[in-house]
Amino acid sequence: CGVLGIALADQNQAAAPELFDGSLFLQHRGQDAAGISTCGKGGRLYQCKGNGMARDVFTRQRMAGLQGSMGIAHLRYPTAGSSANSEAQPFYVNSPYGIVMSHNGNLVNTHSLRRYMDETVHRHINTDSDSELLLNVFASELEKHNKYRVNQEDIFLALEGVYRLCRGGYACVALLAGYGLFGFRDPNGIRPLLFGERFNKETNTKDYMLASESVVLKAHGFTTFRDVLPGEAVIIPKECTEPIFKQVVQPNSYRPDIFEYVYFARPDSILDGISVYHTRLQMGIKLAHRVEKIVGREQIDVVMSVPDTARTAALQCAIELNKPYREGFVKNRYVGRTFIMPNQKERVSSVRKKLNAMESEFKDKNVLIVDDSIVRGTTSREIIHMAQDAGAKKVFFASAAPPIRYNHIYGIDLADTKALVAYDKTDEEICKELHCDAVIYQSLEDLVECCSSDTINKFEVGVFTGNYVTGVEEGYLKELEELRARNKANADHKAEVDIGIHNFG
Ligand SMILES: O=S(=O)(O)CCN1CCN(CCS(=O)(=O)O)CC1
Repeated sequence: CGVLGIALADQNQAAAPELFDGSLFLQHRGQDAAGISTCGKGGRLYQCKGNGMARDVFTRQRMAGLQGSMGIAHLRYPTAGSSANSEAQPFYVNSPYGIVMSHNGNLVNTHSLRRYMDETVHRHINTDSDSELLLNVFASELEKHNKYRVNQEDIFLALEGVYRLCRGGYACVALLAGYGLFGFRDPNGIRPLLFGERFNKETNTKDYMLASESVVLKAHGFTTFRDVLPGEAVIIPKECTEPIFKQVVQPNSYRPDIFEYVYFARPDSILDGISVYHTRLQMGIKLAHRVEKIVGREQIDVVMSVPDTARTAALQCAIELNKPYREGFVKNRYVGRTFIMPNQKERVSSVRKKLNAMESEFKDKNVLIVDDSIVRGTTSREIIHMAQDAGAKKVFFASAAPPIRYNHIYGIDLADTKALVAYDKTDEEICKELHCDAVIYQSLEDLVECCSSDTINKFEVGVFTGNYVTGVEEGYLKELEELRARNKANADHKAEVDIGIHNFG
């Protein structure tokens, strides 16, 4: 998911247009649903959210209704495959004070949190969304102070409660009606969150932005920006006076989810000081060394990428191997990402709708195909078949990421362990499963080295190792699989009308 928050110094200026533009820069982080909430005069909140792409949900007339100089946006990527309208974000609670929140990440102790909400706090959580849970934990912590009006100390204290109660990855932006915008990041820095300011010369004032990726800040002229640190929070009063940062809890570690660099984030983003693009160049170089060791350079005639995210690594891999790089696969840019297709059968057929192999580049050639990662293996196998149908003599398939053998549990919905092609299999068995002549994986130490900087050299790598930086609550993984199965069943025979408590725009 992608989160975004904006506070404009000129309170007569609407934040909605910039929230809309900014959400387009984060569309790649989730195409399942989109939402914007703004806060206008008298603390009135406005909201527009629903399933679909930002450009389809945020129609002109709906945008006109989103009043106010501060607001938040959210792009949703289903964590456990649910596409219910009612799980679109931001979420809203009226008590205390009126709060809306956008959350990127996932909580791994949802079972005990739900019980706590029900039995101790008596707050009704109406969806399967852990984001609704997170918001209500914050709200219940805030109302403990029972103040007529909140101040920043109350908000930071409430966040201490959130950090104490919630385990998992989370980067959040939220609005407190009539008060201001705030953001906070989990104590391990698993999901990204950046803060930026834009100076207005003529009025000598500053606007502020919180966003999941640096590309949004830069595109909107928020030049001075920095990462929100693990365990850190920032409050921006609605008048856009000086923002208040606080290290609410000591960081537990600084371990960004390495999957942001593998394919999730945009290449032109810089997250936690690390250029996504440069990590992918490094991945290509190190992958070339692995290919040389496992296949041998002389066996390869040409190197190709699976469009799009793997292109950077594939080109660098070709250069390192001193072999020609060819765009043998041509992508139809008008077919959405096959990878987030709701079910298996659609994913396979749509690969052939989305990609076409040019015979001239494959015929009688030994082809090395590079992709960013291998997850289920379904699209990879289709791609290998397309290369073989196009006349390739041999097909070697290289993954810029190591074998994925475990659930992703912090907000990128990869697949259940048993659906992962590498689960419980050796490289040779995977190669047989993919019907190619060799499969070459990046090593984990190489991947970590590609992403390391002088301040960060450890990452959340649970999908490769099964060890998650926050650990998981007993039964969580089972609950996640049941939730996915339930959502898949719903998706397959979608209920006539997906009715929940949400407004149809
Ligand atoms: O470009 S995107 O960022 O949308 C998806 C990039 N990347 C493509 C390759 N798949 C694995 C296919 S498979 O191994 O599961 O078949 C993971 C996601």
